Amino acid sequence: MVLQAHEGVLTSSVSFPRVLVATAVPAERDAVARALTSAPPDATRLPAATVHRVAAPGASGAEGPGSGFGLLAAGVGPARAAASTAAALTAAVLDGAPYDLVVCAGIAGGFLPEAPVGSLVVADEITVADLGAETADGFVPVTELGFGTITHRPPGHLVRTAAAATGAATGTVLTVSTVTGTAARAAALRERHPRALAEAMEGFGVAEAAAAHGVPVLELRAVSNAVGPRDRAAWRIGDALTALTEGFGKLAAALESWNAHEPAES
Ligand SMILES: O=C(O)c1cccc(C(=O)CC[C@H]2O[C@@H](n3cnc4c(=O)[nH]cnc43)[C@H](O)[C@@H]2O)c1
Repeated sequence: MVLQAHEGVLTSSVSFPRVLVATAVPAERDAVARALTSAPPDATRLPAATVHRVAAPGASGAEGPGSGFGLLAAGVGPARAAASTAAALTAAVLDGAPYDLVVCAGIAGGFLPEAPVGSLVVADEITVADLGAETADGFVPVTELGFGTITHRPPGHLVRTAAAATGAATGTVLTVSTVTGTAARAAALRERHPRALAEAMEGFGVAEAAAAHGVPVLELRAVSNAVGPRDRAAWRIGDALTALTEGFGKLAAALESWNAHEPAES
């Protein structure tokens, strides 16, 4: 809440951060939109990305250009998601209304028993699980080959705020280019990443784009299936999208009190 004196009258206004929400597919984007508005969002077509704009709940319209949420169906997989997210971030900068935060949101596979179907996970680490080299001694991440990055860490205060608001578990969310389909692969991932709670396919790409722009990132996932043996009949995509809508509504409310321009502890 910001108090302003205008012609001798003290008024209050709320200033909202500008948040870009990157999902993989339109169904996830629409699940996020349902948390924010019942009106159809305004679509802005950009080169390489279409952003749907939604005012923050409770906004008066006087918050300035680009405030509230930009919703982006960024595509499936880390490369497409990075390209679309980078395009949306660049367009906002050129428009003079850069984003304050990027949230990667969507459904995910959950590692049992910590992340059951229907539960929410907020990433305190966003780690790409398959960027590296296969050697005779097993998988070696690019960082051990001497280049690149495999992990992005969202700011701790935002992770705590998001988890407290949504009731999500916090831990590592892995980004994979191949969905896990066997118990052996699930076990190998957990052995290499003991803090992993979920796997999905976009977080690391979205985080790379955010990092290139110096913008903090969060990842919120709703679990639609267990990581393990492939069993399409067991997917609960509808339940996960409902959980995503509920969780995102709570996250949006919590972000209203976040001042993006105030220094915060990590
Ligand atoms: O064909 C399959 O066996 C299969 C199993 C799980 C998910 C898929 C997808 O194509 C969905 C990819 C889409 O959804 C996210 N997602 C959801 N569950 C998982 C998962 O267990 N592992 C990785 N990604 C998952 C992902 O972020 C994509 O956007 C197919």
